[in-house]
Amino acid sequence: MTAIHLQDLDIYYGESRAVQGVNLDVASGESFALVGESGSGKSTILKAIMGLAPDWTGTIEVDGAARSHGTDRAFSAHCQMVFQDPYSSLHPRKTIDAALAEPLLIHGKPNRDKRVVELLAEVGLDARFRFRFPHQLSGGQRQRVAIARALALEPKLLLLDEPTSALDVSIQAEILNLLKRLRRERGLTYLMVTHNLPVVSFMCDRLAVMRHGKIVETADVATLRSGQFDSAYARDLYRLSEPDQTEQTP
Ligand SMILES: Nc1ncnc2c1ncn2[C@@H]1O[C@H](COP(=O)(O)OP(=O)(O)OP(=O)(O)O)[C@@H](O)[C@H]1O
Repeated sequence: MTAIHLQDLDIYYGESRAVQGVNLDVASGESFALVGESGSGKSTILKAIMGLAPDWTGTIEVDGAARSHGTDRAFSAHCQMVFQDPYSSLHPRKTIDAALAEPLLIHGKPNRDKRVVELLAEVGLDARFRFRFPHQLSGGQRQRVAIARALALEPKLLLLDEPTSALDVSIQAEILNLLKRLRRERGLTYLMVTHNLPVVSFMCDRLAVMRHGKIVETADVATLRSGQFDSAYARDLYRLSEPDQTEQTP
């Protein structure tokens, strides 16, 4: 089954077209990456799916249902977005308890106290974090809370916008392992934006390479690992991601 179907998708910010003619299918249960240079339209695609970039034409379907141009409550129970910087998704003056209980409250879910403690446990945080504020947590712990909040309504689909790039390298692997485990345990579908090709190799089944608002190539992870892309642009991205290319010579 297809989880995300994008066809002839154009997305606009005012007069400017940030995404042009995108066609993409992500299978249910798949982990799919959008990669490419800064400003190529990757985050804009996630935002349009969520209803946060409402000026688009073409088709966006999620699990066979056409998306509206705005946010809606039923959809947010089914699909959630995790952002690069957990500060942007956690209110600084609300406790972790309030942050996790809020979606449960809005959607009228019962047993909220129990559920908040369960959600913390699912992301590897014990109950003592419950009444802390975001600034009393480390970056990695905050991102765990943001992931717990995204999971509160038991969505089937997570849109991950550079979920580890704001974190220390040592913490990134912990969060990636957490996301990998959650996908396995819950049968989630991931659509992930990242600059980091090793992250794609670790986390994803397939990827699309974007440039100037268009998809230049779609490939599987075996192609990524071998670097045998069809397009020169994707081969350049691969070459630049190799460690010996990124190390500066003194
Ligand atoms: N709210 C906005 N208003 C106007 N233009 C925007 C807005 N958000 C993004 N853009 C523009 O749309 C284009 C695509 O941006 P987008 O954030 O989707 O790129 P990206 O590939 O995710 O980049 P990055 O990897 O740097 O996050 C860019 O030219 C950007 O300047």
